[in-house]
Amino acid sequence: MTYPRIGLFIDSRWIHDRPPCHDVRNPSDESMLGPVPGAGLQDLEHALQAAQKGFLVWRDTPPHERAQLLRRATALLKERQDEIGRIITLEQGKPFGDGRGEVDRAISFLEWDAAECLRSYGTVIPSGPQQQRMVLRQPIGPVAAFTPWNVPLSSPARKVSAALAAGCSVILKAAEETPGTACAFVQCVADAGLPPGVLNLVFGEPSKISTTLIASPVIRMVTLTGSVQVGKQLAQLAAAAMKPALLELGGHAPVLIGEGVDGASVGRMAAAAKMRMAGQICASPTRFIAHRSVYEDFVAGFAQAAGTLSVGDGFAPGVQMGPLANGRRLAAIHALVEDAKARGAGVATGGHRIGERGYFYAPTVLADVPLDADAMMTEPFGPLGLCVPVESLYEGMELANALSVGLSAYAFTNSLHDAERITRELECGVLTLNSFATPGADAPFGGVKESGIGREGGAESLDAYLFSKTVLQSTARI
Ligand SMILES: NC(=O)C1=CN([C@@H]2O[C@H](COP(=O)(O)OP(=O)(O)OC[C@H]3O[C@@H](n4cnc5c(N)ncnc54)[C@H](O)[C@@H]3O)[C@@H](O)[C@H]2O)C=CC1
Ligand SMILES: O=Cc1ccc(S(=O)(=O)O)cc1
Repeated sequence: MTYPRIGLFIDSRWIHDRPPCHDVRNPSDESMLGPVPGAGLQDLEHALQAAQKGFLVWRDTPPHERAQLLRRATALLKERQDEIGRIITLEQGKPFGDGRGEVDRAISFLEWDAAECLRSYGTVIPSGPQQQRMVLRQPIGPVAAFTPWNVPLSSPARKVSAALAAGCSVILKAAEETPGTACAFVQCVADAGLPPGVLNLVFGEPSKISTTLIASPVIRMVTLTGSVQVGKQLAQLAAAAMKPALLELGGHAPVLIGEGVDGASVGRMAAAAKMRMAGQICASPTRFIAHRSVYEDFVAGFAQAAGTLSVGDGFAPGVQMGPLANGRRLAAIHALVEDAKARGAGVATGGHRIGERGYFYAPTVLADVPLDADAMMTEPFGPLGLCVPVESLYEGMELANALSVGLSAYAFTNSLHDAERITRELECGVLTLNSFATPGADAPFGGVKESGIGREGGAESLDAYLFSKTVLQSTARI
C-alpha cells in the first residue's frame, strides 16, 4: 500500500528536501512509512511572509467565491475518500471504515462553513439623521493552527475551513505522527484553486514552531487541539503577544447512570462508545459512575461487549478497534491500568497488551476503581473504562465535577427531574442524555475549565476568526 511523500507546503509549493524531524510508523506493525521533513527557521519565515501575502488577497475575495472554493475542496475530498481513508488507517491505525468516516466529517465542516461564510452579517446600529453606525465582521488575519494525531483529517479540516471561510490565511502545524493525511487535505484545498500563501503546512520541532509563529507580528490568532499541558503553553505564548487563542483540550468524560435504567443495555452501548478510535478521542466516555442498584448489571454488560470486540489491523475485515496510535499511548495505558490494579481496582475485562508487534491493547474495563487511582484524574486517551458505584445522583454529580477539566459528559436517566438537574449542574461544554451521540458540524463544540477556551462549529464556527469593527460615520458635509 503506498504512503505519500511528506512535504512542507509553503506559498503553494511542496518542499521535501529538509532534514527529517520524525519517522512515521504504522502503529499496526511498527513498520516505517516515511520521513517527515522538518521546517527550519527560514522556512517558518517564508511561511509567515506567504501567509501575510495570502491574507491580503483572501480577505478581499468575496464570500461567495470563498464558499465556492470550499465546496470544490469538498468534491475533491469525496473523490479521494478511499485514498485519504487509507492514509489515515496506515498512519493512525483506526479501522478503515472510521478513516473513511473521518473524510465525511471533514466534508461536513467545509460544507457548513461554506454556508456560514455567506451569513457572517454585521449589524446596523440605530442612528440619527446624517449618521451611520455599524459593526463590520472582518477576518482577524493570518492564523497559526496546531492539530493532533488522533483526528488527523477532521481537526485540520475544521480549523482551516472556518479560517478560510472567514477570510483568514493559515499556517497549519499538523501532527508529525500523522502528516500524510494533512498533506492529502492540503492538496485537495490547493487543487480547488486556493491562491498561493493562503494555506501553508509545516512540520518540525513543535515548540520551536509554536514559539516562532506565535511571537511573529504576522500571526493574529492561535488555535490548538491537543493536551491541556500544551494548551497552557500556547495560551501563555499567545497572551505574551496579546493574541486570542481558541483551545480545544483534553477531557475525562463522566457518564452518570441513574437508578431504574437498564444497566446491561447501557453497558453494551458504553462498550461501543468507549472503544471507538481505541478511546483516543477527547469526548471519549471514561468515568462510568453508576447508581449502586444498576452497577453490577452495567459492569457485566460493558465488560461482556467490550471483551468481544474484534481488535486488529484497521484494514482487516470486521475489525472494530485498531491499535493505539503510538508507543507513548501504549506505555501510558499500561501504567494507568497497573496503578489502578495496585490500588484495588478489579479487572472486568482486558488489562493487557495484545501481541508483541504493533501498539495493540485489549479493550479494558476496570471495576470499583478507587478515587485516588491515577486513571481517575489523568485522561487515559485509550481503551480504558473506569467504573465506580455511587449511592445517589448527588454523590455522582460531585464526582463528575471534581476534576479540573470539563469537556463532554453523558448521563442516562428516566427521571425528568434528574435530567433537568444534571443539565443545570454538570460542568461541561457538551452534555449528551440517554445516548453517546457527539456533536456534528451544526453544533458548537468545546470545553469549560481546563478543557479549553472558545468553540468550534455551529453558529459560532467563524467567530474566533472574525473581529468586530465598529464604524461611526457622519454623512454631514464637512
Ligand atoms: N484534545 C485532543 O484531541 C487531544 C488530546 N491529547 C491529550 O494529550 C495527551 C498527550 O498526548 P500527546 O500526543 O503527547 O499530545 P500533545 O498535546 O502533546 O500533542 C498534540 C499536538 O500538539 C503538538 N504539540 C506538542 N507540543 C507542542 C508545542 N510545544 N507547541 C506546539 N505544538 C505542540 C503536537 O505536535 C501535536 O500536533 C493525551 O494523553 C491526551 O490526553 C492528545 C492529542 C489530542
Ligand atoms: O479528540 C478530540 C477531538 C476530536 C474531534 C474533533 S473535530 O471536531 O473532528 O475537529 C476535535 C477534537
